[in-house]
Amino acid sequence: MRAWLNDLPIPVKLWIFNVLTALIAGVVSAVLLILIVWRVEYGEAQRDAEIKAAIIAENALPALQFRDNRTADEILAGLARDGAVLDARIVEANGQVFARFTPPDDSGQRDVSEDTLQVAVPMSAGGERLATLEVISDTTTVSDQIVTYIAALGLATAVALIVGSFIVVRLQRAITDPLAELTHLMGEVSGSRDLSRRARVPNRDELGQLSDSFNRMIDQIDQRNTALGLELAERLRAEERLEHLAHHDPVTGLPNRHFFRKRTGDLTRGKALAEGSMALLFVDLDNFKYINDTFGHDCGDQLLVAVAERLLACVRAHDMVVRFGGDEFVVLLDRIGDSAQAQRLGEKLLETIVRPFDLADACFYVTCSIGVAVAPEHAANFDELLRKSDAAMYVAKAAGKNAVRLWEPSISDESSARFMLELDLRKALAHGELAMHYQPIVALDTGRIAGMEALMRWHHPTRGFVSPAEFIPIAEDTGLILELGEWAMREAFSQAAQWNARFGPLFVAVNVSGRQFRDREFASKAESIARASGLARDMSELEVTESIIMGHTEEAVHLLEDLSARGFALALDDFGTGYSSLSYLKRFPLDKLKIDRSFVKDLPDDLEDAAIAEAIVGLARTLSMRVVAEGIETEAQAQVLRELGCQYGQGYFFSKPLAAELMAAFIAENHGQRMAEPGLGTSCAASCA
Ligand SMILES: Nc1nc2c(ncn2[C@@H]2O[C@@H]3COP(=O)(O)O[C@H]4[C@@H](O)[C@H](n5cnc6c(=O)[nH]c(N)nc65)O[C@@H]4COP(=O)(O)O[C@H]3[C@H]2O)c(=O)[nH]1
Repeated sequence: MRAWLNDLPIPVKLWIFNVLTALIAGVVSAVLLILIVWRVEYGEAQRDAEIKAAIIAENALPALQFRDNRTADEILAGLARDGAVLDARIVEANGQVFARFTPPDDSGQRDVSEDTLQVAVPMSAGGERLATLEVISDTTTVSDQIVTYIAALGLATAVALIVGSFIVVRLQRAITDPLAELTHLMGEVSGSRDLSRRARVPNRDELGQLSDSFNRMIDQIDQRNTALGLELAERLRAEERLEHLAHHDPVTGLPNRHFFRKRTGDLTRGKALAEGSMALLFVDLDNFKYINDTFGHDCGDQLLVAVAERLLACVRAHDMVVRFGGDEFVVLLDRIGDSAQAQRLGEKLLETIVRPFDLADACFYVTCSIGVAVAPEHAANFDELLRKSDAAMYVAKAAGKNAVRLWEPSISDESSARFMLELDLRKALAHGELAMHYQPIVALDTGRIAGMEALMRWHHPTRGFVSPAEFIPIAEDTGLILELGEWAMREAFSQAAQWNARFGPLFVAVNVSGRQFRDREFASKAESIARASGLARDMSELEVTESIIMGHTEEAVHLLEDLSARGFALALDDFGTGYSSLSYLKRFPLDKLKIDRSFVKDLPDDLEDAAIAEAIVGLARTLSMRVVAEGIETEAQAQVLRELGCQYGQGYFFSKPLAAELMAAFIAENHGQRMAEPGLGTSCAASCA
């Protein structure tokens, strides 16, 4: 019932409630009214009958006393005037009827319980009850009257209900119409999502409040939606920015390595590589690092932007130019004819890059090395294509830079090995695969250890020992040498500081690569590392090669002076091998010259080498420099160099480079002891790299 009611529309529900209420009220009032009328009518009929019976009884009493039946009957017959009396009799105490009246048309057979009223009045004289007057009256008129009442009330109730329903239906529209409007509006708003719609209910009652609340709610949703829309748009913009940043290089605006990976992934899925020919050109600027370090990053950035513009100008719209790393660009050419065409484009790129760049009021010349690989001719997938173009680029660079090289099978092994080595080297420091070893430098006149050269060692997890001659050039090409060089200084200076504290003064010489030398911050970095190590500055030495300083004379003089002013001793390594102009030498604030081992190797027999060694020692003496002879492997070499006046010797004759613990043992054993015989050095050499 309840569920049925719940499902009905509100107007119908209200109508039912109202009608029911009115009906119940009508019925209850009618019943009450009828009951009251019934009681009143019957009460009156009863009283009437009793009064009449009492009068008759009083009048008939003398007739009873005188036993005058006729008079008693006459008196009773007077009741005939009252049409309602059905029977009247005087019944004596012994039960005998003394007198009786029955209307002439009544059979007297009527059941007294059916619409009749019975009254009994005692007839007494002198305190003695002589008889009882019994009167039975017809109450049909009372019943009829009540039926009439009921009918009238029923009619009145029905009319009231009809009229009431009509009025109620009209009145309840004041409630149901606004409700229906609100419901309809809500349906429309939620259906069409048109938040401009508003409810217009003028009522000031709860419906008016409901309508206001609804409008406020829509306002809030509208505002929230607007705010959400703005936020969403902002978030989308931020996401787009992030997406752009994640996939583009902020300096040149070109797609970056991630974008390249994503794009090539898409192309692979789209089978672009399998279905058409593509070429990948790996472009690496040759001398960009120098420009960046010397003229600053702003200038470097401008150059990269200009290079990017030139590269873009050379390719078609559907080709892709990517900034792959610091000075590396990758050009992906779609639907390229053949490898010759790809190579021609490589040459075009090279020509465009080598044209001078006018930047920051200066003219810059940049060259680049370009490796070209073509798919499907050279590679089955993009990784391979990238690897091979990179390998070709390495070969172009190794062959003297400023060249385009198309990949060919002969390139693969050597260059990809180098490429793998580069990847491994990037992780070597973090993985603890690098260590510093130390080779003693001995005072030739006393044979006492005076110091040591720090040499980097890489123990590769699978290849084993990798020579610095192999990995240092890679570190230089990739710029990794900056990190490795700082680490080397940190290690060597702090290790030497400990040995100085334990064994007394011992200098340590650390190699500085050309790449580090071009770093403008190098002097201050070196100083802070030396200071942090606690090593006395006159015990910290830096070794540079001829080629480094001769290439950039002015800057070199400036940097060497700066380093010297900061207290570093400076040694010129591999002296005699380069294109040294001896006249330049005096311009550099050098403390030591290291005679290259190529001049020591054939001593004492090669007179020419002996003459060169003597000249170097003499030159050094003139310039107040000390001389270290490298590569001494025999006592005879040590002897002749000692005689030539060379102060220090370094070489396998004394010791091979040693790991720190062995070096400590070497110093402990050697310190203060003359080293005429190759004893400890040889024994240590066996256990060292
Ligand atoms: N045949 C022979 N060789 C001897 C003898 N005595 C020493 N040597 C080797 O000669 C090289 C001397 O180092 P370098 O000229 O500075 O030449 C070094 C240096 O230019 C570079 N290098 C090594 N460690 C570092 C470093 O930490 N930083 C930089 N930038 N370069 C380093 O790698 C080069 C090669 O280093 P190593 O292989 O350690 O080779 C070392 C050393 O082991 C000898 O009696 N006979």
